[in-house]
This record gives sequence, structure tokens and C-alpha cells, in this order.
Amino acid sequence: MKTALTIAGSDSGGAAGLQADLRTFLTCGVHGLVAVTAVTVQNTLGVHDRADLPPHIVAGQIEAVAADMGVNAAKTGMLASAEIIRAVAEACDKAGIGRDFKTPFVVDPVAASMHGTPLFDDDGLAALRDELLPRATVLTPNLDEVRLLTGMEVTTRDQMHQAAFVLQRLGPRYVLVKGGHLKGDPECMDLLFDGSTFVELEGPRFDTPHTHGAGDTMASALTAGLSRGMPVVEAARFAKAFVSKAVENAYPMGEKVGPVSAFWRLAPE
Ligand SMILES: Nc1ncnc2c1ncn2[C@@H]1O[C@H](COP(=O)(O)OP(=O)(O)O)[C@@H](O)[C@H]1O
Ligand SMILES: Cc1ncc(COP(=O)(O)OP(=O)(O)O)c(N)n1
Repeated sequence: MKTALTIAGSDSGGAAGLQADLRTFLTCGVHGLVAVTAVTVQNTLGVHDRADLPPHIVAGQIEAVAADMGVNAAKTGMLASAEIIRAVAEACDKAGIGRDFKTPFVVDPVAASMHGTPLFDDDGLAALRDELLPRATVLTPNLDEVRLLTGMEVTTRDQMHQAAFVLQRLGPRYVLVKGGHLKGDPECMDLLFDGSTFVELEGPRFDTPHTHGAGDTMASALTAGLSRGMPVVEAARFAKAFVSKAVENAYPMGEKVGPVSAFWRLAPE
């Protein structure tokens, strides 16, 4: 059994965060490991409150599971603070997780919830850029995160290419720019770049308001693929196909944005 570790926050609504990651790991056939960073009070209306865990507890979880169970691939989600980011970077070095080690590391630079609530404190972005981008095997920003990390406003496919180029120079081995928020594009393309070759991951765009957890689901399917030994390009194609089906099968729940569904993979039809 292969393992995949998520270093992420808890979403009480079960749509995003570590709940989305574990559900995706399960349906992709890998054993999910968790290092919890924060607990959010969250539902379909938004993030109402949160409590961050002490950085040494986050690092302790990573080191404990790595030493005993082994980690075949890891990902980040909500990291909450610069202190937690620094603790994660140190623990990942000790556990051999990252672009310069054996264990692939997917850095999903989750900066805000889809409702617009920041999930970082003020120093978090700088710590993410300095500590985690150079350790990433794959960085998976959405277009808002591209703007935060580079200052680039992306409104076209050409600009997605330019942003991927700039981001890859900041240290990750690969950049996967997610195109879910590209307005006016009839399709939904994510772009993978390794510093020399662009791979356009094409998929249909579904007309649904229910996309809570789509980014987490994409990054965790990618992590599951890497944990099963797929090369990065194959794992990215697998993740794109997985999240497309999850968005297609998203379901309404609560008053606002419902979750995407990793369950499509378990359904008989
Ligand atoms: N309406 C949609 N139809 C199909 N795929 C989508 C749709 N919205 C997002 N996706 C896919 O879901 C994933 C997350 O995309 P995006 O919305 O850009 O990031 P985030 O969820 O982090 O804001 C990407 O793989 C993207 O292509
Ligand atoms: C605890 C927690 N982690 C991450 C998120 C971000 O999820 P969401 O708002 O749905 O955005 P994507 O998963 O689509 O990137 C969250 N809300 N809560």
C-alpha cells in the first residue's frame, strides 16, 4: 500500500481541506496520512473562525508518520502562518520530502478560501515563497494565487504561459497553473511547465456553481498519482481527468457553494 501525506487544515463542512484530500486519496487507492495545521469553523457560507495548531505539533505529525509508516508523496493545503510554514519546511527536509529528495512534494499555495477569507497571516506569503517554492516538486496555484505570488494579472491563456514561466524561476521543479477562474474560456485548461516544455491539460468546463474543494481535489489526485509512482506529466493528466469528473458530479449542499465529488470513482455508473 502506497501512502500520501496531506499537510492541511480541517474544513468542518467536509468539502475542502484535509477532508477533500483524504477522500481523494481513498478513491485513488492510496493510504492517507495527515498533519493537521489548523481547524476552521466553516460551512458553505464561509470560514467563520479558526484555531491554528502549534508549529511543533504540525512538524511532529510529519516526522512521526514519515519515520514509522513512510511517505510516498506529500502535499500542502492551508498552512495558516509563517511559523507553521517554517516548521513544515524543516520537518520535510528531515523526512526526505521535496524536489531535491526521493519523495515528491506538491505545494498547493492555498492563500484564501473560495469565499475570500485569507487562510494565511501577513508573513505567510513571504514564507511560502522563500521556504516552500524552492522545495516543491509541483506548485499548483490558481489564478488568484498567481497574482499574489507574482503580481501578474492573468486573463488569457497566453498570460497563463507567462505566469508559469515566472513562477518556475522561483524554484519549483514543475508549475501547474490551474485555469478554473479563466473567464470567457469555453474549455477549462490547466497548464504544466517544467522550465522548458508546456503541457496543456485540456478538459471540459462544467456549468455548475458547486466547486468547493476543486483545487484541493486536483492537488491531492496529483499527489496520489505521484505516490503510486507515476511520472509528473502522467500524474498531472490523471489529476486533471479526476477533478473534471469530480466537478461534473458536484452536488448542492447548504445555502451556497456545494462540494465537488470524489465519489464518482466509487459509483457503479
Ligand atoms: N467549472 C469547471 N469545470 C471543469 N473543471 C473545473 C471547473 N472549475 C475548476 N475546474 C478544475 O478544478 C481544478 C481547480 O481549479 P481552480 O478553480 O482554478 O482552482 P481553485 O479551486 O484552487 O480555486 C482545476 O483542475 C480546474 O481545471
Ligand atoms: C481548511 C481549508 N483548506 C483549504 C480551503 C480552500 O478550499 P476552497 O475554498 O474550496 O478552494 P479550493 O479547494 O477549490 O482551492 C478551505 N476552504 N478550507
